[in-house]
Amino acid sequence: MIHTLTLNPSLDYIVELDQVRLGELNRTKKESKFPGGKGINVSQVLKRFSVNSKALGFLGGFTGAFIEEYLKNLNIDTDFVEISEDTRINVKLKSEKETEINARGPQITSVHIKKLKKKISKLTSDDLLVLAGSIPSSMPTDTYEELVKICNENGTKFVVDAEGDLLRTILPFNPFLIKPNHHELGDLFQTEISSCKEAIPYGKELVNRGAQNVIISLAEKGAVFVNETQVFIASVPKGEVKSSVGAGDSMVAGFLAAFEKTGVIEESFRYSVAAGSATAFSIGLCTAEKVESLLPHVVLERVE
Ligand SMILES: Nc1ncnc2c1ncn2[C@@H]1O[C@H](COP(=O)(O)OP(=O)(O)OP(=O)(O)O)[C@@H](O)[C@H]1O
Ligand SMILES: O=P(O)(O)OC[C@@]1(O)O[C@H](CO)[C@@H](O)[C@@H]1O
Repeated sequence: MIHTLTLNPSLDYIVELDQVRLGELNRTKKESKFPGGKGINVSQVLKRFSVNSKALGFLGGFTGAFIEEYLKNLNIDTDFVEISEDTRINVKLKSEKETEINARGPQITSVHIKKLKKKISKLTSDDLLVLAGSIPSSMPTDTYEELVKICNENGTKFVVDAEGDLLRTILPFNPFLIKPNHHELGDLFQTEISSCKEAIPYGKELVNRGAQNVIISLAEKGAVFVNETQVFIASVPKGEVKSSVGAGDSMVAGFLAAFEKTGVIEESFRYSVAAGSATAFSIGLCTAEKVESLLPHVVLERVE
């Protein structure tokens, strides 16, 4: 079974307003609240593709209760470790531009971490774990590394969608899939990447360092897929971006859902891109119908 791990979940508070005026009183046009955090988004999108998963991580306080209740109503299994502080609130301002304010996250103790490790230790070679998003600032920076070591010991496949050292350090443990965006990829190699073609050699280097499959997203500029034997470039559909929050997570979910059903990389990459764009063209996450409608507009070019 697929399990998703969100060490730093969030209540995403999406605020729509015409203009943000710093230093003044701003009034909103519309607000929405969603359960967030990258792993939790992956679980939600998987559900929309009729793929079940279990959401793990840390939840606490009134924000944690909101998230747990929301997921239960969507029939998504959960097995969170309860913490005493509130789960964070991330503010997403949607006006002429998108601005995000992501909180640091609550205090996580060694007892909480021990409880989580016990849950991860129970996964087997029939399971796949998606580790996604930042870690609360109170947690040791090698937490992802520690967790993927447990996965390797038990033959559990794992996927990582995270930035910087969190991503770099897990590569030798052979993740099934990683999905950096072009900024994250550029940061890893201390360079700037501005086109799909430029991203390919860096994608290959990530495969050399241990990743089995790599998807690099470049927002409206397209996406790249690289593994040992295949390289694809995808165009992305054209449309009005309503909120790109969760677009990257939808790509991970789209890939996993299609791969679980077909086992075909090309098909799974196409679903991944369609799911990313379907979420970018929505407030909230994509629906399966929207993804299906965009599929014909994702054109793949096989480069190798
Ligand atoms: N302007 C756009 N037009 C069409 N599709 C888009 C656009 N922006 C994002 N997308 C879709 O969303 C996917 C992910 O976008 P992006 O490269 O910004 O990833 P990300 O930074 O991980 O996303 P997130 O906003 O979730 O952090 C893209 O591959 C594409 O499918
Ligand atoms: O602070 P992190 O963990 O890097 O990202 C958290 C977050 O921005 O990612 C999701 C979108 O991908 C949102 O639901 C959430 O607010």
